[in-house]
Amino acid sequence: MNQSKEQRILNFVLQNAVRGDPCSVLDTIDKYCSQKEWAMNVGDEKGLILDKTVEEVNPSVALELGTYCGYSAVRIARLLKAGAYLLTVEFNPEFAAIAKQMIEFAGVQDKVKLLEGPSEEIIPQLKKKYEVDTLDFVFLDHWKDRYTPDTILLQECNLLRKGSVLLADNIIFPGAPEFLNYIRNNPHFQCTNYPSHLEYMKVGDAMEKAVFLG
Ligand SMILES: O=C(NCCCOCn1ccc2cnccc21)c1cc(-c2ccc(F)cc2)cc(O)c1O
Ligand SMILES: [Mg+2]
Repeated sequence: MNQSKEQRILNFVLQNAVRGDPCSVLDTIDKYCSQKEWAMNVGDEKGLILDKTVEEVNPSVALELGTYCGYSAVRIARLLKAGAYLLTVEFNPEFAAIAKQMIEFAGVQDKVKLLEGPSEEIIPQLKKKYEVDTLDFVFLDHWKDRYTPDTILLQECNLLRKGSVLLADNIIFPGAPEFLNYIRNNPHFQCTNYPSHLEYMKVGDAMEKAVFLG
């Protein structure tokens, strides 16, 4: 049975990156996806915005919605301090299986917990089942029409605290207009826009940072 694109990306990493070296895994994925097959990783350009935000927040507990092949999970986990961890949610079992191998090859598996299922089911389980108190950082990179309902759900589940930082990918392309309207007109969030480009393309995109004010 012929391989999926995601399997081809993983194989290219397994054959060309350095095991246990997260940066080499990221560079290898970026090389493959810019030269051979486009894929929806956050990529190197928006990845720098993600890096700067994670370094600024220095989260103890981080949540990612939308694991895909594990690129941004590796990107985030490599920056986490000792004892800090990332919960990453993926609902597609094939993608989750690829991401698990990618995260392990990069050597960041001790900092990453991969949760399989829809965000609307998993978010309400974070406190009791996954022993989360509050989230310091949330990376939104899943279905763009879930950004708003899941941001509301995070608040309803008391998972945000004063200063919790949300960072949303794809504000321009594919776009999350309803989320932008919600978050920019919400007095409980302080927003910042970071113009960039769609991963591996010359198409405009942006990320939006939203700090929860409590
Ligand atoms: O669609 C995108 N991402 C989302 C994947 C599904 O996520 C589903 N999903 C993952 C966890 C999860 C948990 N609960 C529910 C759904 C959940 C996405 C798409 C593009 C893109 C850009 C140009 C194009 F021509 C075509 C596509 C770029 C991106 O950077 C993206 O992030
Ligand atoms: Mg994205």
